[in-house]
Amino acid sequence: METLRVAVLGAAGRMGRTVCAAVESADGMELAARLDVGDEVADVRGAADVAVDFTVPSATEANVHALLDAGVHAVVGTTGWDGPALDRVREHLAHTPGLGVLVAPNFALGAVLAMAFAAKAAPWFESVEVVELHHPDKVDAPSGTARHTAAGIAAARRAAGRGAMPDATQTGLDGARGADVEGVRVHAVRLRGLVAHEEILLGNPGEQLTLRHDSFDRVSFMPGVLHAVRTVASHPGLTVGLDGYLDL
Ligand SMILES: NC(=O)C1=CN([C@@H]2O[C@H](COP(=O)(O)OP(=O)(O)OC[C@H]3O[C@@H](n4cnc5c(N)ncnc54)[C@H](OP(=O)(O)O)[C@@H]3O)[C@@H](O)[C@H]2O)C=CC1
Ligand SMILES: O=C(O)C1=N[C@H](C(=O)O)C[C@H](O)C1
Repeated sequence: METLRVAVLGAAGRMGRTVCAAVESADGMELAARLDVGDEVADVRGAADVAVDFTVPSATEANVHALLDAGVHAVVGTTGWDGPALDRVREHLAHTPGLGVLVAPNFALGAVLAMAFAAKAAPWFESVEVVELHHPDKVDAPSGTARHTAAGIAAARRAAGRGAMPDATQTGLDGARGADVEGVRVHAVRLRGLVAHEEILLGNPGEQLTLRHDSFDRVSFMPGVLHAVRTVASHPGLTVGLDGYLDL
């Protein structure tokens, strides 16, 4: 088996540093390049097979287009992706046959499973709300994971013919009911000491189901990132969510 050459974008960041260390100690991989602000993404052409992007929401889409132009598969953990941005990547991929891109809001296996369990459970409850809790250095809210979780819940409820959730709120302070993601309320907590956490609360008359996932350390994301690095070349085109590379 050939050694996979891996470039890391955002290499000096919290996730980037952890990914560099994971790649350096992974079997069958070598760290081919560390890129950060001001580095030229085009330089990875011929030097890397796969690039991992943990940068910032304002940079990640341009990075992916530059990686595709350089003929390199992309594994993206950076948040901030919306439908039109994903469509532009799909369109680009149509002109770069054989290349793969994974955009995954969360690489922790427990978080991926929690999202799948939430979608499975959501049609069976009257009310579902999502609470995400993160370190206060995070620049986006709500988290990409919470948005993806809520979108999955909303899709599952639509498919089951479930109507809107009960909510008698008429007055109060702006923001008190959180953000509305396709009819699902999402609340964001920022607290020193936290890393990345999510609770999905599901309520029926007389009962509550709580699904909770905690990433206490960024190493929790590494098995998923390494699995994606090993898998992306065999999945040409765009995949959204690590569950697309897992047999759940
Ligand atoms: N999918 C997942 O499992 C996870 C996703 N994330 C997401 O990953 C992203 C990064 O998180 P985190 O590591 O905590 O953030 P950090 O701010 O610690 O790291 C981001 C790094 O990217 C650098 N950077 C900024 N712009 C560019 C650019 N154009 N090209 C290359 N590098 C750039 C930053 O440099 P500088 O500081 O100089 O601006 C910084 O070194 C966030 O969107 C976060 O939500 C985080 C954890 C898990
Ligand atoms: O910024 C973070 O830390 C995290 N970002 C991702 C998100 O927004 O969902 C994944 C994880 O929650 C950690």
